Amino acid sequence: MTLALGCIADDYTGASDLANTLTRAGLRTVQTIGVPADDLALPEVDAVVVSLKSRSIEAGLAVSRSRAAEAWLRGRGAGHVLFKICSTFDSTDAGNIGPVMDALRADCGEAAVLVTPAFPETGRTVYQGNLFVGAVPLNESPLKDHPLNPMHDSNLVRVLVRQSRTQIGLVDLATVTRGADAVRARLAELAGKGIGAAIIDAVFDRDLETIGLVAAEHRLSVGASGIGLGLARALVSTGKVQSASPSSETGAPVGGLAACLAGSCSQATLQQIANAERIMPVLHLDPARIITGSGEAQRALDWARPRLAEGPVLIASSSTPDQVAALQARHGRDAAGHAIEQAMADIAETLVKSGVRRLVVAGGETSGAVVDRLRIPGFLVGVEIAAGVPVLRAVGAESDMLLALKSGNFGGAEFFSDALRLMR
Ligand SMILES: Nc1ncnc2c1ncn2[C@@H]1O[C@H](COP(=O)(O)OP(=O)(O)OP(=O)(O)O)[C@@H](O)[C@H]1O
Ligand SMILES: O=C(O)[C@@H](O)C(=O)CO
Repeated sequence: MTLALGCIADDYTGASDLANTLTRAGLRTVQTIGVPADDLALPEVDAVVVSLKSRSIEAGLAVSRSRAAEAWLRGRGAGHVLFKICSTFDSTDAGNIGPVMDALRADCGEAAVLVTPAFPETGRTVYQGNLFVGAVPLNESPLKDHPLNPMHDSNLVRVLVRQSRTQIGLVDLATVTRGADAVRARLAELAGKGIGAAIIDAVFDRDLETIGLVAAEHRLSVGASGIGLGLARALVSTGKVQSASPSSETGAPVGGLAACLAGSCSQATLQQIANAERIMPVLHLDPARIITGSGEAQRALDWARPRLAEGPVLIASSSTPDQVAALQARHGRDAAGHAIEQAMADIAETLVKSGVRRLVVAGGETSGAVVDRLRIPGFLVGVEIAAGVPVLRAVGAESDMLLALKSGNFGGAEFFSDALRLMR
């Protein structure tokens, strides 16, 4: 297998978002969980997205795991590696976008790396280096209240300067609009000044196509699914990849019981949970009881198991920003997050042992904890439920399963029923 594109995603939902985008753009794509073991049978593909759970871990660990993934991808012929980050640039001043970018850049000897989280299909646009989420700057969006990495600065040049050892430049929209040669010239100018990375503006998909053409000539880029779209279209338009029509199926139906788990506290997920209450039983976990170890996961299982035969259920830890802040003040941000993720993983594991074969999970960290516990090594990409969220079919796992891993902010108000309708 010679890869046209290698990707390293810093969380599992982000990885399936990117795998979905690449698939829709004509690349045969598989998503792996971590660096694949040698005996994992992978189909012949154009792109592999290695999913890491490296967004919120210590920076040194994120660097070493990303470098291991890069080595594996380059070893399979990937000339270009995309480091997939969140379209809302989720990170803290301690990392991990800057440190991972610096390490991968050093490994491949890239002079200046293009960086953009723009993903217009989901309302993420970048102008003059400022990230907008819908109509508002990042720091006024719900991301200001994110439980793990609240985002308080929409100027990504400033944000990345605080994380990276290299200087950060800007390639503005006026340059992008002038086309690929103008971007090449600006990038060369920045590289000539010793500037090692540049935030590049993008508002429309056509901007990402221009960016993709230039990025594909380099060894490394950093961004969300938008730049993935640009790279994929560039690989197809330059004939490096033969466009494959995206498969609209994930194979034979798996049947079995269905359940949903929500650990995301995003505004979108809170709305989706509220809407799900109308169509399925919903259990709201008590997050404080999870942290103090008072049998909350067992309570959830006792509640869920008798109901599953009747139809899907939803178990949610999600709370409002005020409640999240109060819990974190009492127990610490990382301890609270970790305990809740592990409780979700415990619940998922027992649900699968009880016959659940169709599982919807909301939240990147939550999905990471669940998929790790289920020991699923990889996924094939099926139909799209919502922008950035495909149906996934587990490969190499103990049970034949369908999953949907929803990024916290993605999906329409009826996401849970939309997902279950497509997961047969
Ligand atoms: N009620 C709660 N109070 C505090 N923290 C919570 C609560 N419920 C969940 N969490 C934690 O908040 C974090 C949510 O992160 P997660 O990545 O799962 O969702 P997200 O950030 O909205 O999604 P994404 O990363 O895909 O955008 C997890 O660590 C989770 O355990
Ligand atoms: O880019 C995004 O917003 C998502 O794919 C994601 O990474 C959320 O965790």
